[in-house]
Amino acid sequence: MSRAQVDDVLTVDHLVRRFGDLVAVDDVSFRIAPGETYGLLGPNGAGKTTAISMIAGLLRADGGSVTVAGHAMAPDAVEPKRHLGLVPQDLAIYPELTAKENLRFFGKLQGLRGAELTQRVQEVLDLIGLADRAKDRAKEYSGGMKRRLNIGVGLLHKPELLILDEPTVGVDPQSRNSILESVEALSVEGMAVLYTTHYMEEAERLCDRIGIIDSGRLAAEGTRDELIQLTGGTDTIRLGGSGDLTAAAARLREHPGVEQVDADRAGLTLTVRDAPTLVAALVGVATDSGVRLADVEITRPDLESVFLHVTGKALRN
Ligand SMILES: Nc1ncnc2c1ncn2[C@@H]1O[C@H](COP(=O)(O)OP(=O)(O)OP(=O)(O)O)[C@@H](O)[C@H]1O
Repeated sequence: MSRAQVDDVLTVDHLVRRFGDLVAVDDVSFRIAPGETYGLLGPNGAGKTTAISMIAGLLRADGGSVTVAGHAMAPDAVEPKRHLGLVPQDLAIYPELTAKENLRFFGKLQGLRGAELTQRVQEVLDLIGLADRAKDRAKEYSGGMKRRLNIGVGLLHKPELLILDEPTVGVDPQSRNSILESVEALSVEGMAVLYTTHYMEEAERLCDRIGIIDSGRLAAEGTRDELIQLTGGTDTIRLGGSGDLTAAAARLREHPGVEQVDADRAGLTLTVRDAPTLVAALVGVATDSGVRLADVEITRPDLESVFLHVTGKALRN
């Protein structure tokens, strides 16, 4: 065991949920350490919302267990829920109220009063970047600002773990970026975050570790680099062109770092270690061998390639 279990903010152990014959969450286990941002990356219907509904104690599990800050989670449990905040996919804010009024209202519901409430509302406004718009009504906000306010509501009671369910779905690119910046600010604050998404770019940018989920199962887990290694960690260089491609292929195969060279009518496809370091030399070998190059393209594995590798399916479908 690589990490001390007692320190984990969240422990998910062999979690199962069925809907009739469908196993929506199928034996899922993972842990989140304090301050860590963990991403659950998977397509629509993979089981992300079902999993976090059980983690947050909104849905009963058919098997397995969830422990939040050392407390066993269940729908009727109170203590573990004090330690987590859940930001649902759908907005849960009052459009007629300002950001400040929304936060004060939800803060009171959570038992905050007086100076403590005022201070926490201000801290949250700063954290979600809405301090200068705090007195405008939520209905006047952009999509991204509404989402950030939605996140703020989940932060009021200073949870050790914040769960965000696909917070950027349906927002424009600029709003998306402002939401991602708010999430980045949370980890700077030392909060642990569980982030579900079907966008690999978001998982890459935000998450210390990523769990790849498909059809209810956690197919792989690790840091981005660890996951990339699962694909073999090789890059592809495409040298498009004409000339004596067979002779060039033979010489390129001898070059250090080159694992495979395939020639076709329109050029060469090379499987290599560390393409950015090798590409200039390989272009040199190809041209020296008489190849007239038309284009050069490097492809490096990303989480999309990892998803394909571990599930046999494309992430974007
Ligand atoms: N209450 C329910 N009754 C029956 N089936 C359900 C229920 N909730 C979810 N499912 C099914 O469980 C599977 C997982 O759904 P879930 O919403 O957890 O996926 P997801 O990864 O969150 O995807 P999305 O991003 O679309 O919400 C899907 O096949 C879904 O149809």
